[in-house]
Amino acid sequence: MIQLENITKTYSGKAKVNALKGISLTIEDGEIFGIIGKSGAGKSTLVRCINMLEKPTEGKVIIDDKDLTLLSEAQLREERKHIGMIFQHFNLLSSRTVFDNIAFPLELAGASKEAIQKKVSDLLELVQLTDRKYNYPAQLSGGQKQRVGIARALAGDPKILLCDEATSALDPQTTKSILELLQDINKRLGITIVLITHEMSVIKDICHRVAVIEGGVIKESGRVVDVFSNPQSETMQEFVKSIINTELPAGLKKLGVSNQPAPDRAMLVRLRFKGSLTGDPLVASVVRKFNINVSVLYGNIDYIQNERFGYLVIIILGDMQKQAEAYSYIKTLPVKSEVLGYVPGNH
Ligand SMILES: Nc1ncnc2c1ncn2[C@@H]1O[C@H](COP(=O)(O)OP(=O)(O)OP(=O)(O)O)[C@@H](O)[C@H]1O
Repeated sequence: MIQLENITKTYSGKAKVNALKGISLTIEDGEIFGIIGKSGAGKSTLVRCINMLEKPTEGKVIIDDKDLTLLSEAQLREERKHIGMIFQHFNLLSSRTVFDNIAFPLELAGASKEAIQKKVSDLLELVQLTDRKYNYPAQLSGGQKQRVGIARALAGDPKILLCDEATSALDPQTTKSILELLQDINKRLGITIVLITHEMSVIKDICHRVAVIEGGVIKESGRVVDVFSNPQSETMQEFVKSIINTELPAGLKKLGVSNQPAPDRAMLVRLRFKGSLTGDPLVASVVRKFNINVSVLYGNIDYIQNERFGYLVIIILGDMQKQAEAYSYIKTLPVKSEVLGYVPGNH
């Protein structure tokens, strides 16, 4: 388990920068934990505090009950062997082959030639680069370079893998294959993965939990499916919007959405649901129960690691009182709902 307790980091130079302002987080063993934030939010500083490449100004970094902030340099070097890291720009040694890049940490640790041969061969197979072992980094694609980075990070059998914008330099297709590899490593080897990114799609594709950071502060954290279906902070709402369109169509806005009910207006409601309940049975039950018309304006259903979540915007037509009753009924159901306003065209 990784516990960050009240971490602050101040860079002192000509201008003092308070990069982290009291971060507390717990990351469980075997999780894929995502930290998302915009440029300058403090993501890299935070992830580098986990392996103490960056020393927190205050606070504790506790990994499996050991507070890393209390260790000597020599003890830290020992602890870092259990923490692998991969980088946006791969950080490979250009004068070494793929095989020798992956062997490098093992050589430093004094492993025997036979042990290195066996370990590197296994890792090459895991990242599917066996046929590239004699190539140099310059002869590889971005995705292949990152695979080498991953194999090298795994050479010391780490418990934790830190990923610093690991897919930001890759195209969408290659990003997908690297994320699948990370997911596979997490499942097969049980390694805890902490991943920082500025892309919500990366969080959605593989993370179990997520925290959003802005201005050195965690604004919100939770299970990815919960955060996607019901983001609380403005920052998270913005990130969710970047991949799920929950905006009202422009045409509807033009019609004039009022916040006052009126006999000639219909109620516009947005529903957010997750899990087994979806829009169709809900709409059907409202129609049946109140004998009114409900039309589905638009919706979006998606999956996060096999859990379903979605948005639906519906228009409840008919008598004003029945609209209000129908909405009161919807409020009793296990969905998040909000009245977006009242639109003309009630009939
Ligand atoms: N070595 C340093 N010295 C001084 N200030 C720094 C240093 N490293 C980072 N900072 C500052 O700390 C703040 C957080 O930076 P950090 O790199 O952690 O953010 P980030 O979210 O990773 O951003 P990006 O996505 O652009 O890399 C920024 O204001 C940055 O300028």
